[in-house]
Amino acid sequence: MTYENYLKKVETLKKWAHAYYVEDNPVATDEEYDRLYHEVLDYETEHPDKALADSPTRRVGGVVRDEFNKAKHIKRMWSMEDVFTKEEVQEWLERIEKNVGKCEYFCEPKFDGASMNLLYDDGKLLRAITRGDGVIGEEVTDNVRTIRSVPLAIDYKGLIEIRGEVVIRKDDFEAINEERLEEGETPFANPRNAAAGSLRQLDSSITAKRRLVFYPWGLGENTLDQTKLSEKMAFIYAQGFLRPPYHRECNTLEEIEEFYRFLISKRDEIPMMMDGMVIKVDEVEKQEELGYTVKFPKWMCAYKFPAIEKVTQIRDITLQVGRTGVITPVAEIEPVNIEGAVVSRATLHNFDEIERKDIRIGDHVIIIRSGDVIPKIIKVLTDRRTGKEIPVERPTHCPTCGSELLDEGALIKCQNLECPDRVVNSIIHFARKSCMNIDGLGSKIVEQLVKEGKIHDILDLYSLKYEDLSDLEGFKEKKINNLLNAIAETKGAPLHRLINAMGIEHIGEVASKALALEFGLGIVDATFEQIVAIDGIGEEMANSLLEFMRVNREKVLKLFEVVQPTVEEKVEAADNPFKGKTVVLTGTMSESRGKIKEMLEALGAKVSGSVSKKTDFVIYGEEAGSKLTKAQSLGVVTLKEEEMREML
Ligand SMILES: NC(=O)c1ccc[n+]([C@@H]2O[C@H](COP(=O)([O-])OP(=O)(O)OC[C@H]3O[C@@H](n4cnc5c(N)ncnc54)[C@H](O)[C@@H]3O)[C@@H](O)[C@H]2O)c1
Ligand SMILES: [Zn+2]
Repeated sequence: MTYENYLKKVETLKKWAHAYYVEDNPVATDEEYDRLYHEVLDYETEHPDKALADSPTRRVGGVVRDEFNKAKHIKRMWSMEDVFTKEEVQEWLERIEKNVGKCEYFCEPKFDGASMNLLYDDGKLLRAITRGDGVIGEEVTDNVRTIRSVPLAIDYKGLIEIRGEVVIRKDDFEAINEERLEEGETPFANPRNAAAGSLRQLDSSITAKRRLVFYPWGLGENTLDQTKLSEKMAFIYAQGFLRPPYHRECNTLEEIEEFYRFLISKRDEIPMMMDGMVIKVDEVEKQEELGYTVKFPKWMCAYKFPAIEKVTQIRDITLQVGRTGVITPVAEIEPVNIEGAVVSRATLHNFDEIERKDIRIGDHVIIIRSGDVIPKIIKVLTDRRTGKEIPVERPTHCPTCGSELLDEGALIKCQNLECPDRVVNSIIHFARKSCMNIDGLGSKIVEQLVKEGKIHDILDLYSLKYEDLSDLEGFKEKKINNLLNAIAETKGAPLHRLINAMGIEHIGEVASKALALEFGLGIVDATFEQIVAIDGIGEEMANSLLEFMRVNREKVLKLFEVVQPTVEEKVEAADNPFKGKTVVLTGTMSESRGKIKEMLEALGAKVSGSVSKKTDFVIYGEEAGSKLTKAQSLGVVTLKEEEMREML
């Protein structure tokens, strides 16, 4: 790298750091920042004489904004060295142990939030200060007072600086962004920026609404006499602070690596955003011996997780027609590898979203993919535009059948019932496991059957014969017989499955059950008043059902005739504590959850898959995860499986 190149890179790094630390509005991904940072650092290591004194590698975080009062930390706050691979951890450990001998390491999650210093004296919270440049930060005491997990008073009476991370839960972050979009504000790029932005509010009632959470991870000024950091932290938790969900004492590289893998496996489940694991030398004396660089302590490091956010470019925006006719725009992106999976498309939900976010073809965007969640575009990097980007227009005609589209604002629909995409997708839905469960009728085969003109709608499945299939490519005797048998086996299926399988907009599994019980085969003639009278069914669902029956009445009656669904009897459950209650099951139980679900439904309970404020009980078994944590944070009653059984 030339010196000019180095200077340029430092400039970019500074620009990115300013956007991130000061504006809470990053214009690059962490991965890009880290890469550039290490390039700059490598140059500086090779040419120490040429390194700029104000290079981002030599200073902590951001600057202090003028809107806030400045306040000095008693003890300095630091940044942290980062390592990315097991080899780098090994080198780090070797460096440590060469200096101070064998160590114990205290490992815990690295939550991605805003760094905070809380000063207590005589048992009272005096001041809360952001990290700022490490020496001076912004005083945000009024805002921090609104955080419920920050005790305003503690038992310990000495002067003490308690440091930790102010974070925002991932689901709260999503909710805030929804609201911001509705109000025409720019959404936060990630939970870290949302937490930092929420702390830097001049009006603390805004901070109060954001439901921030504080997790302590260390100390500044203090006179505690425990000799290990882990013991000091145990003392801090006992003062009424939150304890992070996991931490572990490790002695070897292997133990560190194992805990690292474990935390990665919990990444989706833990409600807070984690971007790595922190490794700290546990003995305070050894920490002091190791000391500090200009920027970070030599006794701790962040073992970063693989990035889940990447920068990519939108090549095109294509349209998909779903089974209900709704047109979904899809971003076709330059393929990127995220946690081992190649991502080349991201759904854009609808055109309002494209317009709100001003997404254009050719744009650079930040995309996130975490666990099984569908990849999502979280930010358009408008400062990388060249002027060649092309805005997307709302479609007026169906890309598949060419018929005119109905534009309802958020939703744009193809109304042609015979539109090939609608037909294919509704048959795929019909065959799904949770619907009629037709083995061997996957999306490829449905497409083939429709394309070859073998079927035109769901009913046609039931008149398929051996001869119809024998001339198709890839269909041998066994495959044909298996498929025909699987179709035949759906006859006599419970009515609620058949209703669910018809794919009526807004009517899912739970509603289908309620409708089947209430109306039986009379569902075709149900009236608006009768439908909305059912608990849990609203006007939107009722209208959707009525519209579906208006258009498809004859087909539905024929389907009933062919399938002969089993109509469940409506039996009133005897009185019991779960009757009429909404229940969520989680964790490993003594029997399969399906069995327990059936039992509870027979008792008149509604068993739902996700926890909300409306949930009455969360019943949990072994190794319960995020649903249990969520219930606890929402104040929903939680019961062990045994407790539930005792109540019966
Ligand atoms: N996207 C961008 O444009 C951009 C710009 C600047 C910085 N960044 C990102 O910020 C990071 C560098 O920032 P930094 O120097 O503030 O370091 P850092 O945020 O990676 O690490 C230091 C901070 O970690 C926090 N932390 C969380 N859990 C902790 C624990 N258990 N123990 C101790 N500390 C804990 C503390 O607040 C501490 O201040 C990089 O990862 C970089 O990717 C991104
Ligand atoms: Zn169409």
